Amino acid sequence: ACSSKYVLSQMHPMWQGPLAVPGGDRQSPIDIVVRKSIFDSELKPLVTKYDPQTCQQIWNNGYSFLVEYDDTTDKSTLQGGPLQDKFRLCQFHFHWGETNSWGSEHTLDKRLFPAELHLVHWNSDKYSLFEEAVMEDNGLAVIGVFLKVGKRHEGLQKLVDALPAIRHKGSVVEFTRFDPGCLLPSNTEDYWTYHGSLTTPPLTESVTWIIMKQHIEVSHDQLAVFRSLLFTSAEEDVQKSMVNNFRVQQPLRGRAVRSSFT
Ligand SMILES: COCCCN1C=C(N)c2cc(S(N)(=O)=O)sc2S1(=O)=O
Ligand SMILES: [Zn+2]
Repeated sequence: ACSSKYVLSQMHPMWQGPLAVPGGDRQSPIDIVVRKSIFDSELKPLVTKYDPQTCQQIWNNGYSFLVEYDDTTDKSTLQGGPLQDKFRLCQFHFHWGETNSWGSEHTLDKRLFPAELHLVHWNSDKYSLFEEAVMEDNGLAVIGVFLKVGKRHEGLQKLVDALPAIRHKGSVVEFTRFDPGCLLPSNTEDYWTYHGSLTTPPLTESVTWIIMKQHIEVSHDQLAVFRSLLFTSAEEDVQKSMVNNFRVQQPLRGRAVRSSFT
């Protein structure tokens, strides 16, 4: 698993963290100005091969909940798309708002979505451990999928049912046999891609972002369970709802956003 080894920085729940990293010129998230994205015919469809048996646990790290995968072998991988190498899935998590009006980190022409899914992978062709890859240029590849409120997402329900057990920061429960592929949209050919960073400390500029054009739908009730999570641990006397766990948007600094479709 990629992040459980980390003592994740004690981020103030205000979440915004450092507005801009000194000297950071490829920070995330950004607004994707669709008409300014550049079609690149070299961009291939994503190729994901996820083994549900590699799913290990789900935990509340104090600013989102992470579903972690065994990334000691190449059993759950991402290749194709803008990538030259094979990348191993280590975890996925979400960002969401306190209402359905906002919550996503990336936006499309300033359009906000109620939530955004991030599937985090690291380059296992070049590095042998996540912690090496996370420090390298484009050592990570994160797939972003927008969520819209609509019909219930049947595949998500198993995850939603596990959330009450990890209400507080620091809680972990076993979580197995979950196929993250069920959270991808049916169309994995159409996406935007750009070079950016982690959106939470340490904000490392090591991410090739792949933002899917097609969103997925979840029900209002499913999203409401996300909002029942807490930023705070059981011992703290003031409990804070885990909502609005997204970073403010960062300057593009002249970066190109490429699209795999016209
Ligand atoms: C030195 O590295 C420290 C740990 C790195 N990670 C922690 C995050 N908060 C994090 C955020 C990510 S996001 N929101 O940019 O996808 S991916 C990711 S992560 O790769 O799992
Ligand atoms: Zn994220």
